[in-house]
Formats: sequence, C-alpha cells, structure tokens
Amino acid sequence: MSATAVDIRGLRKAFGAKTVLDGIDLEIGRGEFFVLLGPSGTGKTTLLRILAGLELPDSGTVLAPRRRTTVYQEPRLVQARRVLANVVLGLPRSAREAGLAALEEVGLAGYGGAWPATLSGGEAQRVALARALVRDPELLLLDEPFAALDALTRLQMQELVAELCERHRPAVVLVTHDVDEAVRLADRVVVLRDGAFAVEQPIDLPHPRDRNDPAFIAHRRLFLSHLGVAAAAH
Ligand SMILES: Nc1ncnc2c1ncn2[C@@H]1O[C@H](COP(=O)(O)OP(=O)(O)OP(=O)(O)O)[C@@H](O)[C@H]1O
Repeated sequence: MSATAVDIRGLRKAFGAKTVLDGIDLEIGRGEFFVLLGPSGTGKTTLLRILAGLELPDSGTVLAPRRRTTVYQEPRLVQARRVLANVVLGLPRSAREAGLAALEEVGLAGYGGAWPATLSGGEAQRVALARALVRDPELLLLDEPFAALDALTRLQMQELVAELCERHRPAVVLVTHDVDEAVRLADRVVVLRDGAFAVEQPIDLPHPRDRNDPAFIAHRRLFLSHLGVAAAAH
C-alpha cells in the first residue's frame, strides 16, 4: 500500500480570466492532517472541491482516494429524516449499527431518533461528523467545519476532531481562516496566496498543544505574517 493518499501535480484552475490555482504540487500522506490557510477568495474551497471530485482541474493530475467525504461549515442535514437516518443516508440497512456507533463516538449516544431541528448548532455538526465517520473515509475534507460555532463549542469540536482523526487516521484536508486552529490540529500547514503556496510548514509539536508554548506562538507569527497580518499585534 502506498504511503501517499493524495498526489497533485501541476494543478491549474481558472474561472474565466481569473487564475485561482496556478501550478500546485502537493502530496499528502495517509493519516496526515493537512491544513490549508489563506485569505478569502484564494482558492481553498476550489482545491477542496477538486479533491472531492466536484470540480475538474484545467490541467495537471490529481490522485485522491475514492473513499472520501466532506464536512461543510453548515451541517447539511435532511430535516425530514431523524438523526440516525441522516448519518446512514444512502447506505445499506446493515450500516445502522455502525451509524449508532458513530453517533456514540461523537458524543451523541441516544440521539438517533431525534429530529435535526431539535439539535443545537454544535450537535448538528457532530451529526455531520458521524455521517462522515460511518463512511470510513480514507480522505476527510473539512471545509471550515467550525466557523459557524461559538468559541467554546469550536474548541470542543476541534478536540473531538483531533481525537477521531487520531483513532481512524484518515488523511485530512482542513480549510480554515483560524490560525490557532491550524497550529492546534495540523501535521502540516500551507498558506495559499495568489494561486500558490506562500509557505509550507510541518508542525512537529506533541498533542494536546499549548497556545502559550513559544513554539506554538512562533508558528502563529509565521502564518499571520504570510497572511498579511502584522505579527506584532498578536
Ligand atoms: N464556479 C465558479 N465560477 C466562477 N468563479 C468562481 C467559482 N468558484 C470559485 N470562483 C472564484 O474563485 C476564487 C476562489 O474561490 P474559493 O471559494 O475557492 O476561495 P476560498 O479561498 O475558499 O475563499 P473563502 O475563504 O472566502 O471561502 C474566488 O474569486 C471565487 O469568486
């Protein structure tokens, strides 16, 4: 089995006259937690959509596992189906047990019969995670999955995702605007700017990571400076 989950070579993508991705090369290892940071409109979601098979590149090659799934900023639950039915949507009946186990893993044991409308934002996002988990993805694509949550729930969800990924070891691509989230979770971070990687940095710190650790702060500074934010202000 290859150690590489994702292999992108010379990827280019334009929308009309606007080149969004301009010759991207990227290899992501199995079980690697990879984070894409970048200012708004730099093509992070476009890269994720290409990895999901939802968008085609103009040129270049993209190899990604077929067993891949995306969690979005909003949970995208079917309101007319109960929670468990949402988790196993599109799967055979035999997936029910695995669906219940996935709900338990995300801290929602006993919620299978609930309706989505009765859930908090954080709970709904946990259901979206369970729906991803039950598919046992080799590649988990996370498109700002915590962005709509309050600060405390966001921290709890980051912890949960770190635990789940540690246990199941999918390759992960997380898109975020949150520098601390990137440093907290990533094995490697890139900052995407003007169609290319402005900086690429492994984060080799033990988990759980302490925001006050000088190494954490140094990474934060580096990424903020590449995002065009004055590091001194932080
Ligand atoms: N289907 C499309 N048609 C035309 N332009 C598009 C399309 N999809 C994306 N774009 C443009 O491509 C650029 C990159 O968009 P993308 O959503 O990938 O950026 P992003 O880095 O994810 O932004 P954000 O952080 O704000 O979500 C933007 O200028 C956007 O308007």
